[in-house]
Amino acid sequence: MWYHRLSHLQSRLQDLLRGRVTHWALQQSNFKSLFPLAIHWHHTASKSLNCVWQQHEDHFELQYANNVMRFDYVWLRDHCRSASCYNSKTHQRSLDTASVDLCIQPKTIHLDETTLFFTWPDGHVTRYDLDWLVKNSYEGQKQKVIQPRILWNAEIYQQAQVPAVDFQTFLETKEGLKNFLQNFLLYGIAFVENVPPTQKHTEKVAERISLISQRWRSSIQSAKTRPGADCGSDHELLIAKFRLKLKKVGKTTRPFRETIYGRMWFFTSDFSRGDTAYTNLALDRHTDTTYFQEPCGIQVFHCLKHEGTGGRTLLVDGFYAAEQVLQKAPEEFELLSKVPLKHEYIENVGECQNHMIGVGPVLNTYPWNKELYLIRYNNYDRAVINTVPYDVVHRWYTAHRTLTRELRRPENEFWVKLKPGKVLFIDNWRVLHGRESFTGYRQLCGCYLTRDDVLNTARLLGLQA
Ligand SMILES: C[N+](C)(C)CCCC[C@H](N)C(=O)O
Ligand SMILES: O=C(O)CCC(=O)C(=O)O
Ligand SMILES: [Fe+2]
Repeated sequence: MWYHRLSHLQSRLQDLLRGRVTHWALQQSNFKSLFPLAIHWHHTASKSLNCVWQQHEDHFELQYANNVMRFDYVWLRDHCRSASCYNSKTHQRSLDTASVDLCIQPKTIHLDETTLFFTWPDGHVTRYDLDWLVKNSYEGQKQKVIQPRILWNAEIYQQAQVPAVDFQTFLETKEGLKNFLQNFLLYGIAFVENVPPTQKHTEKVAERISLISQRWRSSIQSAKTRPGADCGSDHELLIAKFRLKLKKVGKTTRPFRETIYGRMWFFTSDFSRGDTAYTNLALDRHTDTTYFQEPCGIQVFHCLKHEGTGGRTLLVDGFYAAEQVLQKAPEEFELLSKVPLKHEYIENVGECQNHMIGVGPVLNTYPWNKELYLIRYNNYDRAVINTVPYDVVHRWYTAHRTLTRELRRPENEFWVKLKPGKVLFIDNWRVLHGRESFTGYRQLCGCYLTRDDVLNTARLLGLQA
């Protein structure tokens, strides 16, 4: 036994002398004192760089720029950006990850200035810039939020005095669009004002969010102002050409999310569809399309007409409420983010026959940093709960009550009367909406937008999303 242990230590020591520090070695608390010189960190030649690294048996450890990072060797091989592994024109991986030996270890590692070089057993060399590793490491990502936000209650939102953007500015200037999107990303709601109260103009506003139509618009603009340009038929031809081009790349309907309600929708209290939205009843706070596997990312509302009383819109920041739950009862937050449930839309009115089902928890968080990214909350559309055993059900109801209490606090309610000319964008993954009951004739139009396309536009304008 003794002998065995000793020889084991000896072979480890040989490993160490060959420059390989093992994971096992670090776990032995007395190891350092046994062999004080055995574990060696590689320091950089330039001390000012402040970078040390160590090659463990099953991972690479790097300390740089106040970060301690650990990298799996398969990961390091998989993310190689050499010309044969990665196509930098298409930003796509060429390497077949399945061909990488799962036990791969680098033959040698060395640092030159700020670049690390890994030489693999087959001679292939992978180079990483230290800053790239910081940016792309798990440890680096964990500390970062994907989406910076300002959580609000009615007072916070009103004090912030977030300006609405003017229709013309929004349509014609990049700054107008950028400011609007920045506010939308931070608060989850944003307004455009002075919009002519028609469905066509509302559609125009929605289209602006897509960068494709923005490029299209500016191309037409520059063609128009080109010296000697004939603004008549030539111009028409140009527009037709652009439309065709857009159609070819499948960009014509972006960024609309066409649903069972259509691409653009228009509704009043005529019960033309089998849903309470099409009545004049009050609607408690909720998010829409919870019965889709992926609820619509953004909702646009424009009240075109209202001759009557009531009908104010209620807005509540679901993330602010969820944050309160996290502070007061973290285990309830956890439960709401773990228990999957169904939401359902069953319609059988005239020609409209639909049965939609969506499954997912009320709170959706990124597993690596616990950041909340989607709240699915609609008590009207919540389906029979048959996905959880009775004792969990009871705890879930308790947690749901806690969240509902937060969502219903009067100080969290922001009420607005939507007037013709004022278009409201709502982040349907974050902000809940509702409405007061009303009398008289009330017309609303709007649409759902695809979140990916809106975030795409925001990122291309330099915003973090
Ligand atoms: C917006 N628009 C009137 C088209 C549809 C309303 C959908 C209502 C549904 N109960 C939900 O919450 O998803
Ligand atoms: O009528 C309203 O103001 C909103 C109704 C509603 O919740 C919806 O259409 O999604
Ligand atoms: Fe709704």
